[in-house]
Amino acid sequence: MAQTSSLKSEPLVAGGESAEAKAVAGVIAAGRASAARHWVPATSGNFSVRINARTIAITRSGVDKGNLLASDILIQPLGEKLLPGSSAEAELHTALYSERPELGAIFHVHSPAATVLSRLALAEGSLRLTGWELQKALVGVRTHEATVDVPVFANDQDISALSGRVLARLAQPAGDAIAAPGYLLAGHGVYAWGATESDAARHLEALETLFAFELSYRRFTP
Ligand SMILES: CSCCC(=O)C(=O)COP(=O)(O)O
Ligand SMILES: [Zn+2]
Repeated sequence: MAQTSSLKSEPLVAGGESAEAKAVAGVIAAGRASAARHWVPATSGNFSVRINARTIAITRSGVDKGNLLASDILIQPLGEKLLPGSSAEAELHTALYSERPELGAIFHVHSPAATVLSRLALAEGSLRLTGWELQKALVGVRTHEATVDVPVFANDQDISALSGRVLARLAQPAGDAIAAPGYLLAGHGVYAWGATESDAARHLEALETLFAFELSYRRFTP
């Protein structure tokens, strides 16, 4: 039986709520907000929030991410076998949390602009954003004149292999660009992350909007 959120025996954090309860609530809120934007059609998307250095709360596979219950959230130890019922893409979360201890939340959606633009940008292997004021919503970006690098990967049903490619690419410096807090999977969607749930949510909203801007802009430029 998979360990789902019990919301009982965790130590309390400031405010009287357990770290597990707070993470589970954060996952549920992220799913609901994304569904309201029509970014997670037909059970697509997956969401996770870090509980502590060794454990995350993450959506189970195949459920409506806009109507999550606490029992739809798995409490997954990092570096251990995936729990029964895990998201098909759970390893894209666990591997990144293990590699980057500063990450507090990872959100994945099948939003329209990300899903379409990722196919147009796949041949280049990355999408470069520049000239948009909104890019300052991304961590580390101070000016519209900066160039933000968003890696683009071919979609793959072999999630372990894909995860290996993602980690290898993210370990490489972005050169004269600033690495985006996220990446695109061609024809699939976007992964975005942050140090906190609100950072991840802001990054996701900014990236999807920037992708929509870019799609419109490309229609008018050769
Ligand atoms: C119905 S969408 C196909 C799977 C997917 O890409 C996704 O984001 C949802 O997978 P999960 O196993 O996390 O429900
Ligand atoms: Zn997906």
